[in-house]
Amino acid sequence: MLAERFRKLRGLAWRVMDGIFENMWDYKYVPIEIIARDSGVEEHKAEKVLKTLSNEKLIELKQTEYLGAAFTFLGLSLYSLNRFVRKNIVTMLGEKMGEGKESMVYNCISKWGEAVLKFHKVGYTSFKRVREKRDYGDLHYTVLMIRSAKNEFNALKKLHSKVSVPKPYGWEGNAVLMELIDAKELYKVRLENPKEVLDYIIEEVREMWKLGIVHGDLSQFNILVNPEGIWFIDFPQAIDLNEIETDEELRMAEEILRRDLTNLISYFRKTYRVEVDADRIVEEILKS
Ligand SMILES: Nc1ncnc2c1ncn2[C@@H]1O[C@H](COP(=O)(O)OP(=O)(O)OP(=O)(O)O)[C@@H](O)[C@H]1O
Ligand SMILES: [Mg+2]
Ligand SMILES: [Mg+2]
Repeated sequence: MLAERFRKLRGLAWRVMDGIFENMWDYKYVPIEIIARDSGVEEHKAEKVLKTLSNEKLIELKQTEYLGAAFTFLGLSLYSLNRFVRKNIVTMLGEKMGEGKESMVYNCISKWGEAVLKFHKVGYTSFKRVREKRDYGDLHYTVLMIRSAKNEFNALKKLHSKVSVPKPYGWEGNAVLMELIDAKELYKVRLENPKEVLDYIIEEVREMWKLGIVHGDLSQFNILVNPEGIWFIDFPQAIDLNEIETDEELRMAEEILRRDLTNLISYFRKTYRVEVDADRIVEEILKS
């Protein structure tokens, strides 16, 4: 579906979308005048293109004192894909691997071979962002999707040489390109060595903490397993301890670490009757 929609779009449409992309941090709905100026497309032509894109649900038009445009999730995803394509980083889009509330995940062919393209649908806000008050209210929701993608990409970059996560290849708009892991979610497999796996997971979480990252949504759904190993995925909500400025923020990060570990340990208890003292482990990690 995405590939088909992608093929229909022409140069003029991409240029007009460039005009929206470049200005979406400054305007919730980017005025046509600005889109025309920055894309080098005459205003009446830009307006025609925008109307077509709006009919195709790729952008949202809004008439206030001026006519303005913003992306939809679909429009931003196609646009982000195009940024990868025109840099020759992604050469072919493959099958949809999944779509949920938070993301749409595709298989693709990239410069590095087969890979995964994850389009972010949801916006998370980091501590730092909460501090930047300007953010709230006057940003379009698609800007927050871009931030989620950036946050995931940054977390993967910080972790990938030391922790078992997919290698991050690139970030464009709301899309993150990463290594394809041929493995199943933890909840779908029956482990033969659950205690060993849990111990390994705990050591990896400790390593993440040392590298300054708290996953924030750790569960049997966000861990991939195959006979060769274990991988952690899904980092848009990850917390970067380097962005923390106050004691209260640090306490919140610690609570999130505690929640992550408690969730996972209770999954292993219920599924495999593996008993581990979650509180003790959290305290140990906090000290390391
Ligand atoms: N690098 C990868 N390699 C292989 N499969 C992946 C990879 N990244 C994501 N997936 C697959 O896509 C699914 C969704 O990815 P992810 O957990 O990152 O997104 P999500 O935001 O949780 O989406 P959802 O809306 O389903 O919660 C994963 O459960 C997994 O099956
Ligand atoms: Mg997930
Ligand atoms: Mg998720």
